[in-house]
Amino acid sequence: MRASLIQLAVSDAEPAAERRARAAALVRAQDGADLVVLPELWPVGGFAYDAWSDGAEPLDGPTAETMSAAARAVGCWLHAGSIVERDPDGPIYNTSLLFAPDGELVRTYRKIHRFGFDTGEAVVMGAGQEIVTADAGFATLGLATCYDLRFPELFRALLDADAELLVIPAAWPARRAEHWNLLSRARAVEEQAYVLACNTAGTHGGVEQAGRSLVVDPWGRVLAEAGPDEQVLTVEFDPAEVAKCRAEFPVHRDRLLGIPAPVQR
Ligand SMILES: NC(=O)CCC(=O)C(=O)O
Repeated sequence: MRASLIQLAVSDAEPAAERRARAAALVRAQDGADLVVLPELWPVGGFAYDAWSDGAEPLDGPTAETMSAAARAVGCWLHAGSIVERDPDGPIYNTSLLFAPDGELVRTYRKIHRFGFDTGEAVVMGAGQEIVTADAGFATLGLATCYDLRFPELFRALLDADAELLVIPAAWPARRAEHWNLLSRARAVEEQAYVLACNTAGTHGGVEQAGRSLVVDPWGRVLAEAGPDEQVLTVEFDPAEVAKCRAEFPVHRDRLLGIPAPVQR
């Protein structure tokens, strides 16, 4: 299968509508791709907190509309990254959108672990409560977003829900680029799954983004890695490698589902 990760540059200077049009053109250029992925909160900027309220949109808002049409035009699965979702009955959420090749919005994933400690997402956004997977035909996709990468228990839950391709849009800063690379590889090895980790480039909200999107195979090998700037990372791989890896090195069989209590000394 072929996947394209669109590592979009996100700056405060570019209006959301222009970036949306640019992102749609990039998606539409991915002819022949089975899966296209965009980064986290690219319409507004993952660190541009001041823009979130005005940039919030419903699940049938301008980003969903544009991306549905782009998925349909290419005939691919499109993980359109995430938007600031305006829920009329609740807080705002950091919500990922997954479109099927006919343009239908088939899954949404509200980010479970909110980044920022006492600021940003952690303060103003609601936390997702649901593990989300989708059978895309070529593989089962497991959805997670950026800071979620630091929480292995979420990925274990995705494994238990049969995920084979872990799709992770992000707005990950340059100053922690090594964590991004290491954790993406760790999650691939740990779950014996492909990791498709799509970051933003550029600088917004005063935070320089790392770029360095990557695709890792179930053995932990980096199949492709982007540089720091806007780039489309295209990679071909065989999803059947997940089952092969799990059969050849059946480490999950040795999981202790009830971890013994610590010994009191
Ligand atoms: N947008 C994010 O979730 C940023 C996460 C991050 O910077 C980190 O985990 O480090």
